[in-house]
Amino acid sequence: MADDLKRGLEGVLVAESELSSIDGDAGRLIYRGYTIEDLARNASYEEVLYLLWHGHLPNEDDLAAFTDSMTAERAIDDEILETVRALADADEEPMAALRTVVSHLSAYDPDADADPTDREANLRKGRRITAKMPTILAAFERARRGDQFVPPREDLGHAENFLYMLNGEEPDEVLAETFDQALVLHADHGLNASTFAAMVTSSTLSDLHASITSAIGTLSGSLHGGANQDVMEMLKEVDDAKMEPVDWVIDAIDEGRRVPGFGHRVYNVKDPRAKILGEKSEALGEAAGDLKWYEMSVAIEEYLHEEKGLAPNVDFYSASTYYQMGIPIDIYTPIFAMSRAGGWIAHVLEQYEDNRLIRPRSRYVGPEDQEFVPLEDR
Ligand SMILES: CC(=O)SCCNC(=O)CCNC(=O)[C@H](O)C(C)(C)COP(=O)(O)OP(=O)(O)OC[C@H]1O[C@@H](n2cnc3c(N)ncnc32)[C@H](O)[C@@H]1OP(=O)(O)O
Ligand SMILES: O=C([O-])CC(=O)C(=O)O
Repeated sequence: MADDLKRGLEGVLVAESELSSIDGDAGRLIYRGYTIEDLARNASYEEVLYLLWHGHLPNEDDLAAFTDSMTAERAIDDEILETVRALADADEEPMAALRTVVSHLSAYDPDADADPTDREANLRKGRRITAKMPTILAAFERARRGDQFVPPREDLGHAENFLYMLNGEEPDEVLAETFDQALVLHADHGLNASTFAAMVTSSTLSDLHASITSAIGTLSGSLHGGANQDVMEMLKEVDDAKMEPVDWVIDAIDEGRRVPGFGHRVYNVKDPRAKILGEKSEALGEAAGDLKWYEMSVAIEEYLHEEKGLAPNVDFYSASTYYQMGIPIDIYTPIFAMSRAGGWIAHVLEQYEDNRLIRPRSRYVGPEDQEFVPLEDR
């Protein structure tokens, strides 16, 4: 057995997957063979979910049946709503609240007693989890603001319905389309840390709720999904202090801090999702007649590219896009989770199809041959 230490598992191949592929040098991302650009432009989030879970794009009848089965699952039980309200009252962090409530969903899932690897039961559970996450998040946001819960509507698409539940009014077409594209762009990304966490959990034959709960916890950190919130907080800090964005970045690097939204384990060039989200951020700025957030972002991107060879990842331009859509900053990462649930579920389904316990090893570097001393003599 090779004894090379691969810190952070960098470059280690641990699975085969038919779901998504990243070319880190070309800046190319595909889901089941379709480029992310094609999917973002032409497919809804629901079509992408179907693609990931069923292996092919749906025809009109498939999509209508799939969409109906998802919309029917949007409502949440009263007990779940009570938990959401209790967490909002306790001022819980939104990602922690989402993690807790998704875990709680298993108590009310009609398939909770199914074999954890039962594919049909997991597809039903997956639809329920994915359909309910937007309802949970919108309910949490409104509860902590002291606003009435807005129940889901069945006549709106997944993206549009979330914005409706969040704001209590239907979004215009541009906002609904921008948000739908953002969900498509975040749906899957190879063996990122949160997906790997879901796979590790499912590899022990734990169930889907346990796997998704692990994944939400893993996504929340600032080196992963949590970076989109950090990006907007950085931009706000720069703006509030009336600083040059580049000066903030120079200070951060001098102090040995990371600039949120830059760098990536797999991409050596600009993340293709950041290109599309950058265009969205610019378009929203133009429509509002204020390109401030977009221009600040571009100034940081240009500086880091020229001086450090660092390129933006998906979290960089999603931040100013969501901000200009009026979305509260600390729910950007839960929104990422709402979308990535589709990818997590697809990877867990793949894991169960051909399961082997995931169990790497560490090299022991602690002491040897210690003589045991009884408690009273230490
Ligand atoms: C959805 C997502 O998860 S996308 C990633 C979101 N996370 C962020 O945006 C947080 C900021 N970025 C980072 O911390 C990193 O780039 C990560 C965690 C994404 C990738 O980390 P790794 O693959 O382990 O790269 P690593 O930490 O080895 O960095 C390589 C070099 O680039 C530098 N670097 C990487 N990212 C950054 C950054 N954002 N700011 C400043 N320097 C950076 C490191 O200092 C390091 O330089 P060194 O070799 O001189 O020490
Ligand atoms: O792939 C990764 O390591 C992080 C990432 O961009 C994602 O999860 O979307």
